[in-house]
Amino acid sequence: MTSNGNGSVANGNGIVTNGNGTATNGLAKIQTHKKHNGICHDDSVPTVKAQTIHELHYLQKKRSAPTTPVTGFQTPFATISEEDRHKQQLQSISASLASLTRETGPQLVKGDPARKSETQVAHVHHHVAPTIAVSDSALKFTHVLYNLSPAELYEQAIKYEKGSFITATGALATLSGAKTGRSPRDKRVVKDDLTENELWWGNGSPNIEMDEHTFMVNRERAVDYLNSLDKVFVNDQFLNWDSENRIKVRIVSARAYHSLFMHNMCIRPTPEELENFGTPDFTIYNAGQFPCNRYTHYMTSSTSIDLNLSRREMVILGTQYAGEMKKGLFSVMHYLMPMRQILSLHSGCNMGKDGDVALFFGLSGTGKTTLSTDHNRYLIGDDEHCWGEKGVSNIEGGCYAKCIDLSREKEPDIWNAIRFGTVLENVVFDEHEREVDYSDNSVTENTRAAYPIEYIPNAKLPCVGPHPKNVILLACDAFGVLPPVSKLNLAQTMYHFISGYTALVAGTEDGIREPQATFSACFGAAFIMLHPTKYAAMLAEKMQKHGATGWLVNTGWSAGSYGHGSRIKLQYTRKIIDAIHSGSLLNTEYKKTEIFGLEIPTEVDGVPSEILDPVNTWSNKKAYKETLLKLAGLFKKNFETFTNHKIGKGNNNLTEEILAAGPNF
Ligand SMILES: Nc1ncnc2c1ncn2[C@@H]1O[C@H](COP(=O)(O)OP(=O)(O)O)[C@@H](O)[C@H]1O
Ligand SMILES: C=C(OP(=O)(O)O)C(=O)O
Ligand SMILES: [Ca+2]
Ligand SMILES: [Mn+2]
Repeated sequence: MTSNGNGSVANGNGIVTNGNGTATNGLAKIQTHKKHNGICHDDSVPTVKAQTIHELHYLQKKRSAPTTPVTGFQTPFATISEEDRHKQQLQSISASLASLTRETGPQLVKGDPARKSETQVAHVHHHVAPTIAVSDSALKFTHVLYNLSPAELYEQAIKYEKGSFITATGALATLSGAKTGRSPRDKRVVKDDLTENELWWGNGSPNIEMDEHTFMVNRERAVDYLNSLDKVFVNDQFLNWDSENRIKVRIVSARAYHSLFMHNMCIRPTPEELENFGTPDFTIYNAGQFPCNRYTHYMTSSTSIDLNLSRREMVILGTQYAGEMKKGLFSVMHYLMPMRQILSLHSGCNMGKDGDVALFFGLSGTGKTTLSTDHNRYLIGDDEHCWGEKGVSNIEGGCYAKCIDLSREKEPDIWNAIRFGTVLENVVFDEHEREVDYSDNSVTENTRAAYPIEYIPNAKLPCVGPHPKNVILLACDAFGVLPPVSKLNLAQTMYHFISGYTALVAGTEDGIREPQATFSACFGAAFIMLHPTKYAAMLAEKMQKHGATGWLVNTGWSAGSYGHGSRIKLQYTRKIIDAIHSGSLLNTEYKKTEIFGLEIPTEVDGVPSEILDPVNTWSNKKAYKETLLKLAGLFKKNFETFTNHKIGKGNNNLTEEILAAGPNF
């Protein structure tokens, strides 16, 4: 029990007593009788059971959820074992935050430093052994805000983080700082005995090496920064809805924004699961406000995102963009899952009423989130999945939708998900009404909303499904030469999966700009850890085994390249996707395109037939042919790096078939 300073104590119900049950304030309450005096109506209500404003505030909050910080007030049901459990929890967090170079670290306290009376008093030292060299950092307290609720995180953000506001629909608007997107060039992966021969290194690989020692330097920098703060946020959560392959993750961060983002994006533990959480399988140290030191070996900027698979840790310095955490963990899954013969996929995923599952692969901005969020189907997930022996499972517990030009009419489910609990990054809103202007890109083109998946009304919970029937490869072709939809054979599916093509336009400046072709192996080269052919072989094997059909869908330009033509209407793309799901697109007439050799349907319900073959939509046929050849050349050049890699095991001719499935000219 905690003394309130004047000899009285608060019991579990929040009533202050003097220890023998009678009120500390001895004055008897004046009883009045309710009677109508005919003049005005009596609107009196029973008086509040508090005698001071302090007590009133205390009454306001019911002591409950284990997900909120433990208060100093003992509940009548508190047991020794629960106390022990909390001690263990604190010890585990303490171990996470321990400096590896000093004997003692800061003393950890649970709870909000701003509410002194509510912080748990028991501190845990990092090491029990007494030391001579005690540093100043060992003398201070670091408060741990452990798995706070969205409401608590809102309060923390609004009180302490500049740029945090509640929007008109209740979302938490935040700013991610100088970085409004990921920094793939600043990603580093520790090359050690474990990873040297296992991972994909060198040309085309996203894994830029660093050594173990440099990792430790950056880790210490992050840990010291976090420990220097008055408080840190700790999230203990899960990845992967396939319960047999679930990964426990801990995220230590300095901002409520980061904590709420991960609360939404990872799988949220139940109170029981949290109580039995134990030691995490992987830990992120997000010290994003603090830069890395450029004098450190391997550092080429002030930003560093460092992955150490042996230590099962990730360190973030110099970027506050929250997507780094989500995609950093995705990289970890791209290593862990294939070791278990499970394929990790950068794809959206949904399921029809009859249980037909579709995967949506594609690079950023091609439509994974938009097209997997379909009012007529169950949403399994919008971005990261696993395909294992039993079927598919979402890795995450939330979605991360782009908001630029978001409209209620075109994307009602995403629009409605932007409400209390949702993190809205870098959007612009009216300063008074707090209505968001989704067309405003003053902060960035990459405005985002992160919300728990259950904010989408037809989310499939748990987020798992049977083996996919359709594998849809999305490309936003700003050259405007790829057909809106093509049916692919297995070799073509593999060719386009390994190529991972999209062409977008930066689009923030006026005037026509050349579309930029991007090839990103497996539609996610930034996140894969092994050679692309390893994932491709697994995909081929699974598609074959389960009889899935591959499709290439261009969600980009039609009737000319960017600047001449226009983006294919979302309404048409949705009709195309509907026809794939329903199976009607399998039973239609096809013709083969020149150069790319793609099978294109002559008719799709609800889509003007003339747009199905892009040549029809270009008025300048010569320009069309030139652009088509140009793109084909880019595909060919990109694929050169893969030509001497065998795909799959044993004696198969898949490799040759895949090579032949590219453009011919
Ligand atoms: N025909 C179309 N198909 C899909 N998306 C489209 C289309 N036309 C415009 N868009 C817009 O393109 C963006 C696709 O982004 P998103 O679904 O977030 O992609 P991803 O999840 O693959 O990064 C959305 O803003 C969507 O409104
Ligand atoms: C969060 C991301 O996913 P996407 O753009 O594919 O939605 C990202 O690539 O940074
Ligand atoms: Ca992406
Ligand atoms: Mn997305």
